Amino acid sequence: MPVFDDVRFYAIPLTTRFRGITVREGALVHGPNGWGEFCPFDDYDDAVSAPWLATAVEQCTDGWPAPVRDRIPINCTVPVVDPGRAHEIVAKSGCGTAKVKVADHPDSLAEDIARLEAVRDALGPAGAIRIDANAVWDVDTAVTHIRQLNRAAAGLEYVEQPCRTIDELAAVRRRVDVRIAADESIRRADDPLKVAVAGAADIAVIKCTPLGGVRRAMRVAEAAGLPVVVSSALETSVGLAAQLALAGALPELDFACGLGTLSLLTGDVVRDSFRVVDGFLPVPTKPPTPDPELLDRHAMTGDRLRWWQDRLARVSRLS
Ligand SMILES: O=C(O)CCC(=O)c1ccccc1C(=O)O
Ligand SMILES: [Mg+2]
Repeated sequence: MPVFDDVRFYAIPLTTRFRGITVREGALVHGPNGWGEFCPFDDYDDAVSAPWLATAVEQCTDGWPAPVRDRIPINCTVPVVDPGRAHEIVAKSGCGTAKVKVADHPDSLAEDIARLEAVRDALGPAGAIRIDANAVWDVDTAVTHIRQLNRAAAGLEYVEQPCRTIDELAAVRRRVDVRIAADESIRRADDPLKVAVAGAADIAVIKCTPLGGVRRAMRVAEAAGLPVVVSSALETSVGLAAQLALAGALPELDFACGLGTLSLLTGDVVRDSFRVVDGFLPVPTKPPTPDPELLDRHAMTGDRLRWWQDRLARVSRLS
């Protein structure tokens, strides 16, 4: 059971609703190697949250394996917003790759097309556009929507998790010319080390935060046997540091990573945030240190604080 010498809880509003949430909440925990972050989403039970705590423990006790590169190409993230806002996000980002959320509701196709046209306009012909459907389509819907969205975007780099199951991903992959990436299929698998995604996807989306740390995520990436995209779980800079350490330590990294998500938060807990510059983020070698004034500004209070204190205590007892 991990014992931390300091624990702080934060609540930071998002700039745009994302994944159904409007405020990001979590805990920052301190140990001999510095600070780590524990921020499972509200709907995750204690067992699912245990690897999130393992990620924080790795960071604040052992630290991470040594990097093999010092900067990571980053995709800007375009939430479900109107075309004008999508254009602005991409144009301001400085990124050559955009990841666009689609399929937010059953009648979203026309809006998704308009969003992708705006993103292509902002990015120019050389940029890469990937979309994420978060597992909502059935196979036939995925095939027809992907074909139309591929046209609207003037070419898609890949589609992330169009359907829920591995078999559905494989069926879609046989019927479209666009590459398929697996996200939830890996992250939510009973055993992420054993899930056979290789026939069902071309790319593995790997997040160390839900997988139990940088070392474990590297083993999952190796077991997947596919090119990897490291992607955020909407952490503050403290938790993003681990994801950047993962992207820095992977033996191969051929795609931009989805770690530009601090732009979705209205604040951060550190002064020197991981804000994307010219499409890249640096690989940290040690955890960042939260700023006392920012910790106070974003401090969680009231019932939510008690809920998170209980949750951290329960999940700690599991570990
Ligand atoms: O990859 C990105 O650019 C942003 C990260 C992202 O989309 C995400 C963030 C939190 C939880 C789930 C997801 C997801 O990829 O589905
Ligand atoms: Mg995803």
